[in-house]
Amino acid sequence: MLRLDHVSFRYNTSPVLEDIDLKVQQGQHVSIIGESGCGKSTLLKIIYGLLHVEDGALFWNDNRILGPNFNLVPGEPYMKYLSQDFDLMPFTMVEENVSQFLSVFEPEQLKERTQELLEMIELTEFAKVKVKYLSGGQQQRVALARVLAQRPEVLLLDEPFSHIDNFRKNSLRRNLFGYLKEKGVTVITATHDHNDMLPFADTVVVLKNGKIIAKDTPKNLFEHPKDLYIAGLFGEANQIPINIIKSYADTQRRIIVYAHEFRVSQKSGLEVEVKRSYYKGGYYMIEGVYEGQSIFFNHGTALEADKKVFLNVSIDTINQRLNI
Ligand SMILES: Nc1ncnc2c1ncn2[C@@H]1O[C@H](COP(=O)(O)OP(=O)(O)OP(=O)(O)O)[C@@H](O)[C@H]1O
Repeated sequence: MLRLDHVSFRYNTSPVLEDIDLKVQQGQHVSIIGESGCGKSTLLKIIYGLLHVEDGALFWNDNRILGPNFNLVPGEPYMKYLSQDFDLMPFTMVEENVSQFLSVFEPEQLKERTQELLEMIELTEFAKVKVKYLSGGQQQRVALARVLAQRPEVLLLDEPFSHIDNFRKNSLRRNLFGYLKEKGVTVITATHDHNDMLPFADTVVVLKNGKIIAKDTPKNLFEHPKDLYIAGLFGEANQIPINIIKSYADTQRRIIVYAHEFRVSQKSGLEVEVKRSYYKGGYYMIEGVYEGQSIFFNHGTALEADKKVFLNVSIDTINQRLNI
């Protein structure tokens, strides 16, 4: 198990991470999410042992992770960290970059394993190409295979698909996270993209201004976001009092409603004035206004600007949000 006990960190005067407590069981996949600058990369660097921590302590099983002030070569041997710089050998072929860390004493196994990793990153046909001729996204895939070749027990991934096009991203996510689960690797991924974690993570940790503000399964977090910051990590969301959606409700309690949860109604509900329609592929996201507040909702067709429409939310959604 990986354990962080009350870890705080600052680069200079202002704290970047504050009182981080985290336990990750072996084989678990944890996603760290949060807005840009909230401390995700810093947290991964601390776990890997690249940054010295003065407050708090980190452990892998019973061993303390000591950091750069104690280790001549930074980084723990059982962990691998895939940073946003790929650290490849540009003048050598893709297959050599991947096989560099495999045992040369077992040539058959070396070939087979290199092949397996190249298939996973879908770069088999580029095996003999020098890395410097690859695109940024292809290089990121090679970097992934290179860290996997080292058979880490713990893998730290910082925005692992940031350079990869959408066409590849989905199959790569499935291949990679399926492979890591099968091998029992403990994974911590820092990401902005909910598609990296909703289908794959066991636990999601939400960071805001260097503090953990939520920790839950992806499904619970999505269905019961406790504030707009959390809901906003999953998509366009609104926060509105229940009694303006359901006129008979006698509570001003505010709930989060995602744009896809509104239904346009002709007769009753929250009356909004349409401002703009944005085509999203298969549907439109509409920006409307209610008493000066922007409300975002999805609709099958574009709506005329200045038109008044009513929005409804199902009672099931309201109950789900109340049940936080
Ligand atoms: N080497 C450094 N020296 C000083 N401040 C730093 C350094 N690296 C990061 N910071 C600051 O620490 C804070 C957290 O940065 P970090 O890179 O961990 O955020 P992040 O959540 O990973 O952001 P992003 O999603 O944009 O990559 C930011 O305010 C950043 O400016």
